[in-house]
Amino acid sequence: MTSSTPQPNLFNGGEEPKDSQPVPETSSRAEKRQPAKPVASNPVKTPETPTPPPAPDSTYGASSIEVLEGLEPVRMRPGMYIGGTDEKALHHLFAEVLDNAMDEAVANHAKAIWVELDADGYVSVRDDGRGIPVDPHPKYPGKSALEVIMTVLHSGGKFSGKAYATSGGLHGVGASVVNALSERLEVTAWRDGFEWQQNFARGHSLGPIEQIQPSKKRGTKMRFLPDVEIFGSTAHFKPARLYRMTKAKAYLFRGVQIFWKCATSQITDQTPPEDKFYFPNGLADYLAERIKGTEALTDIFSGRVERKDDAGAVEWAVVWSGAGFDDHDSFVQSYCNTIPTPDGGTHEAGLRAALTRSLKTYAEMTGDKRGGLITAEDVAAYAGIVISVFIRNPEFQGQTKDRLSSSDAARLVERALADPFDHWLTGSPKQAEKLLQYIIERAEERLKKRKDKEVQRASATRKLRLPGKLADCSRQDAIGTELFIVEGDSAGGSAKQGRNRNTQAILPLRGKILNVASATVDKLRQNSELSDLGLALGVQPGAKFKEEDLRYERIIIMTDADVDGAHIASLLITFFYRTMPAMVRNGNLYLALPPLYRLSHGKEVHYAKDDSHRAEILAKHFKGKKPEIGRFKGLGEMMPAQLKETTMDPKTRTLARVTLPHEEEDIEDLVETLMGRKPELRYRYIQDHAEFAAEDLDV
Ligand SMILES: Nc1ncnc2c1ncn2[C@@H]1O[C@H](COP(=O)(O)OP(=O)(O)OP(=O)(O)O)[C@@H](O)[C@H]1O
Ligand SMILES: [Mg+2]
Ligand SMILES: [Mg+2]
Repeated sequence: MTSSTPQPNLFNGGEEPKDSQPVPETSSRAEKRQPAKPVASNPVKTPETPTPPPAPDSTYGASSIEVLEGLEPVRMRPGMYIGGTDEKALHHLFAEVLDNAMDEAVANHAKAIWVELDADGYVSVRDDGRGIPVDPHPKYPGKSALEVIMTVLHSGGKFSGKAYATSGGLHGVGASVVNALSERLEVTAWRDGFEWQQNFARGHSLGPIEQIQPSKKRGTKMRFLPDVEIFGSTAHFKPARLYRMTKAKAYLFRGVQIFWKCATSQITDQTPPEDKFYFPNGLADYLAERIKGTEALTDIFSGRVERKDDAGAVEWAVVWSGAGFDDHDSFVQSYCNTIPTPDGGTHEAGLRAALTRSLKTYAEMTGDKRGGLITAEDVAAYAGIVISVFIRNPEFQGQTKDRLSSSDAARLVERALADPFDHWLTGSPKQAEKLLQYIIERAEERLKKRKDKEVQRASATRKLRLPGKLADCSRQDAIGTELFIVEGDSAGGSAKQGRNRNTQAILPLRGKILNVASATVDKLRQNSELSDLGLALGVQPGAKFKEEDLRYERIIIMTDADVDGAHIASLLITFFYRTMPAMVRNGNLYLALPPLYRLSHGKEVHYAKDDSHRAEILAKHFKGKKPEIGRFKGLGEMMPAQLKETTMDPKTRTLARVTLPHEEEDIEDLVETLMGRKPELRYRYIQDHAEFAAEDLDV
């Protein structure tokens, strides 16, 4: 079962693209439009000859601006009127003619329509309506209204709403477009006591309208053969497709009977040669047939409401299925004035709003508080919906009438459905309860899914987002960059000021981090300082650690040169060893070696990292002098410039690379030593190794 929505709209008369093949444009037409020009003066360009700037084209002037006359634009650009020249477009010609007959039926002037596909490929549509007017048109002397309708774009009787109240026809182009794109088209009108006839070829009349014979009949018949120059020589009407389109129309207007007839020589499949479509229950009939064989959760909720005051009507049929419809969870088919609207619109929105409101009210009434969760999406997500509206002056989006945008359609539908649906629910409480519970469950599922997604998204962005306290370096590339993990916020502040912004990042750690040697993995994760650390490094701990994820080339632990600082450093080393030993083994981890003493005399300044170093400096640089000796209590005490010079600047600092003992068994010992009870021991260990490791340092 896949999710709902766009599916081939079976009801719009076989508009599925699957059986439509592109029809090649005939060569004769293409050649006529663009005669091959002699090319002698225009030699073939070679790569060596640079293209000269185009010469001003003296032939492009007012005379190049064409105004297409009559129906010429239709033949020139059929795509604008019928959406292309493929099989779908070809069948659209039939839809236009059938729409006109339907409009006559919906206006209550026609009771029956006859559709026929003949052996010679002509299709005809006849209705018993008023008949196309044949009297001379006041604006076009010498031409009948019929001829104007067939040969002039934007001519029609559906603009004012006087002759037709709620028609699918809107633009006054349909019949003339069909005429323009037909090799031959014959119109017969029965009215005013006579049968009238006029014939056309490619949009041009083959003679004036003729009065054929007296007749008591009423109505119109159009018989036509699509033009091979437009659609290609292999294009032809498909009986099955015409059959589907015809039947679909019959469901949409219960007052009409449609008779289908097809020459047996045209039929290559199961399409019946003769049939009669009449559906007194309209859309309910359609939906019943559509869901035959599928397991429905409810009965069909259907109805029809006609507006008395204003012309307009709404008809609908809705059913819910927990098992889905074929391979869809839901479907919606909507129509306005019998025109399919595959892209939906205001009528669909109005229906969903009405159903949702009633269901919520019902939930309230029965004391189910979870009704508040229901949205229109939940209601429609497992429903099969057919809705058809008839309104005056419908507004469609675009030329193709694929989406209804009239806002009054939403109100009309919502109002029309409210009471009937309330009654339907209260009329059979058992069914209503079943439906309500089903939809509430879907709503809860939807909420849970959304929550899961949010959690996923949150953790995904957390991975990308760096901890707030991190002052990152600006260089994107890891190469040449360093992350200083600094003890305490105040030292962090000095480090931020003393750093090289481009390559050095600072992450202050507050307080003592967890004693990781004994911590469980869960506890490690919970420690926010440590998880910040992982985020800053860009790597994941454990098996997911990847060297290439490391965001910095060097990770430098910078703690106070005292016992506490040594403890924190040892905790961090242990943490890195436990969670990402590869980083330690690869030599990415360093210790900064901040000085303990500052020795100065006049302008001469030296820094000593411990007592023996101090003695060394005294002997070497201050012989016979009495220098001022200051002892740093912590990194935070240093001026940013001092911190930079002594500890951070690659030109003047000393770093100790953290290395692992060569024997892997010793590692546990190392950790034990680092974490041992006596702080002095740990401190010495680090100092010793710092001494040792300081040899392969950068300078
Ligand atoms: N079967 C018919 N019976 C009576 N009048 C018709 C019939 N077919 C067409 N007409 C008249 O011809 C006019 C022009 O039809 P056409 O299909 O060109 O335009 P339309 O239906 O008004 O609008 P659209 O271009 O949207 O189809 C119609 O408005 C109607 O007055
Ligand atoms: Mg029309
Ligand atoms: Mg017209």
